[in-house]
Amino acid sequence: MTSQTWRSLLQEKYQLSLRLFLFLNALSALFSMLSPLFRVKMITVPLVSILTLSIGLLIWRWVSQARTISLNLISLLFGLLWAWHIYLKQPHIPQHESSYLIIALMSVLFVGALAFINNLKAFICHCLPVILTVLWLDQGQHTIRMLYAVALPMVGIVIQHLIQKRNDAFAQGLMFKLMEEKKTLTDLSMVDPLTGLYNRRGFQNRLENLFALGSERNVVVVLDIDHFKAYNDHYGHMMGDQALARVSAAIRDAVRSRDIVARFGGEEFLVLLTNTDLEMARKTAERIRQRVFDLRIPHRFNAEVATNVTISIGLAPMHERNFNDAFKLADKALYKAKHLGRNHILTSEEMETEQ
Ligand SMILES: Nc1nc2c(ncn2[C@@H]2O[C@H](COP(=O)(O)OP(=O)(O)OP(=O)(O)O)[C@@H](O)[C@H]2O)c(=O)[nH]1
Repeated sequence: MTSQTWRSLLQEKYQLSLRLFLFLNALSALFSMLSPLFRVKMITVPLVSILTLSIGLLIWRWVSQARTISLNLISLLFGLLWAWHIYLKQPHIPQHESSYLIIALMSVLFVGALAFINNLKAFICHCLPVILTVLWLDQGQHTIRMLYAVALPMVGIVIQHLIQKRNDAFAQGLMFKLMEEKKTLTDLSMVDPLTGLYNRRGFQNRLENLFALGSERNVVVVLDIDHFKAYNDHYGHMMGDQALARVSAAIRDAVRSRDIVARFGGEEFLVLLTNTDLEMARKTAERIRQRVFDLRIPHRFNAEVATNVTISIGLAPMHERNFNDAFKLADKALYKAKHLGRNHILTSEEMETEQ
């Protein structure tokens, strides 16, 4: 989930409120037209407008899902239309049917409270024109009753609004925390825990990013520790792990930060030297070989080469972003370098002239 989906979820919630609001207004307008509560039947312009607008907007929302409508604007418009209707109808209501204003007010408050339970602004936009109109038309006869009728849903909505804001902040905080955790897990899944270098997956990911940035002239370098099985067998797996970690750090230190260094297998490493040519890459490979040699990790069972840990290296340039072919060639060159006596570097070009 991203902050984008969070926003679209909020948007969806608002649009649901809008649909409920339009539906309830259409019902309320119909009810007002039939007027079963009062003997006076009045079909006023604002009443017809409320009915047609709410049905029209409901259909429009249904057809054109992508378009959004401002809730505050719509609620204010409907509030004004209801206020206008009450203003037109009230003079025609007989004196003894004095409950008209309070019932009209209650029905507007009811619709607002149902549709905008989580939206204080839209609730106020919808109810305020009617509250003011009703208070004005009543001329102080039932002010306390009316204020009580207004205060009750208002307090409820304010409390609900505050709770909802707290819940939203909590849910949003939780969502961002989960996103962070997800990123950490993704990062971890791309890194080899022993050496801290990229694993195959991490390498693939960095390679794709590199291609996306349009990087060309890359050289694939494959490196392998010489006689590492003998090292493990005689010094033990723990010491083997330590040697791997030290060799990895030496390789990482010998290249630029924009080069990609990965552990590709047990004691096999891969470096992608970026924006370089084979000649420069060979120099870098020589620097890596020397750095590993200079670690002077004792390895008595590498005696035919040296008395310390050494590595052999194969290199091949990458053509037209074809990593697999370059890797195969570099691996072949590495194999040859091993046969040349180990602690050796061989490029794909040198390999061809040797054949
Ligand atoms: N300690 C340790 N050893 C590992 C790890 N992964 C692979 N190895 C060992 O690395 C050794 C690789 O041996 P081989 O592939 O036979 O090659 P080698 O002995 O290095 O011989 P050459 O490559 O021909 O010089 C094996 O003994 C593996 O057990 C690891 O994570 N930790």
